[in-house]
Amino acid sequence: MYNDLSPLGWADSRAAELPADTVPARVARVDRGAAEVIAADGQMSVKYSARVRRASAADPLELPCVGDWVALRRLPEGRHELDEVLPRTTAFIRGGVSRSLGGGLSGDGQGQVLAANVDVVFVAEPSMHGGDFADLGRIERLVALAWESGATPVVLVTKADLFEQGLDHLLADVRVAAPGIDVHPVSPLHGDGVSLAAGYLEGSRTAVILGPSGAGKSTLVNALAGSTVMETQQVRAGDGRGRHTTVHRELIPLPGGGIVIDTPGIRSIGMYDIGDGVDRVFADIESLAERCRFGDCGHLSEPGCAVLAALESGELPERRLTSWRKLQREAAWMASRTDARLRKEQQNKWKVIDKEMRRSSRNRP
Ligand SMILES: Nc1nc2c(ncn2[C@@H]2O[C@H](COP(=O)(O)OP(=O)(O)OP(=O)(O)O)[C@@H](O)[C@H]2O)c(=O)[nH]1
Ligand SMILES: [Zn+2]
Repeated sequence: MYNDLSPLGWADSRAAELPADTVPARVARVDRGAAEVIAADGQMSVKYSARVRRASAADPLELPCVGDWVALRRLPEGRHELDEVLPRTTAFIRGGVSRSLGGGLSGDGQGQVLAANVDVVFVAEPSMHGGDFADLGRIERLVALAWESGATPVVLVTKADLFEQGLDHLLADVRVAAPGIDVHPVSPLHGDGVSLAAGYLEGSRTAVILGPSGAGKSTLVNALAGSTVMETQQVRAGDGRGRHTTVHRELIPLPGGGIVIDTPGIRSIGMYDIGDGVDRVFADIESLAERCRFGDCGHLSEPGCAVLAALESGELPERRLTSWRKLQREAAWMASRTDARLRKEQQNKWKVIDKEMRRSSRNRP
């Protein structure tokens, strides 16, 4: 029971966003056409109102997603329906592109919000991973993604205990890859750094954890939750018939305060619309580029190129320049896919209108 929703991140100032005769709830999980929500009087499964169904048919980004604050309307039979999705403060959006099974890229046409109202993104990168050191390029990509969502990234170098010496050097390199962002070594298995991570959730803030398989994400979530809160839950279905269903809840309120969202969707993200995020992660290169002699400098062999000069002097690591180029290419490709999709949607719209116009002119006497 949550008689007070503030531990879930509800701010009373939001009450003004609620339509008349509705109560707030937070989406813990979505499941084709219905959502598990946590309201003041407990967790329940609710269907979408006609308004939500119409809005999301027109724009899939309007579909409720985990982390959303929603307005519940009480129906005559005592059930509730999800009447409206309240404005999101931040959103993780999957673009119209996904990684196909073959590892290539395929456009699947539609954007999708994977999680909303996230305040903090923990980018978890193991200090050692299968014999390799921390992958700085992956950190840059995930930090770009985090910025793009609107949340604040924090880099956690996990499994820090695997280093006996030299951790400081590794952390220094990570700090170059993630300028202006907090970087902390943690060892969730041994409880080291867990309370530090929890500190970012003070004030009932919401976090997600991004990172490769084996980074220790689950271990960290469990350590934060103090064991089994995240597994399956016995829940009474919203129809009040006392039926119990086991659901996997993806929004995990922590006993010590704060909320963690752990969803397969977020975990498996490959590509996103990361243009602005990339600019932010590589702010150092962007500001170097402003000093190049030519405004359209490609930083390849142009005279007066400040980027190449920084590379030459050792100020800019070559790896970082390569990583920047790669992520910029991806972002540009992603943007062109999105443009292509928008054009296609526009064309389809016109086709429909055209058809309707022809039909109505045919029906005219
Ligand atoms: N040495 C060390 N090992 C750890 C630490 N944290 C987690 N591990 C181990 O790393 C392995 C992977 O941990 P998980 O928490 O399952 O990693 P994950 O990121 O959730 O992985 P996926 O669920 O596959 O995405 C487990 O064997 C953990 O025991 C740590 O702080 N130090
Ligand atoms: Zn240049």
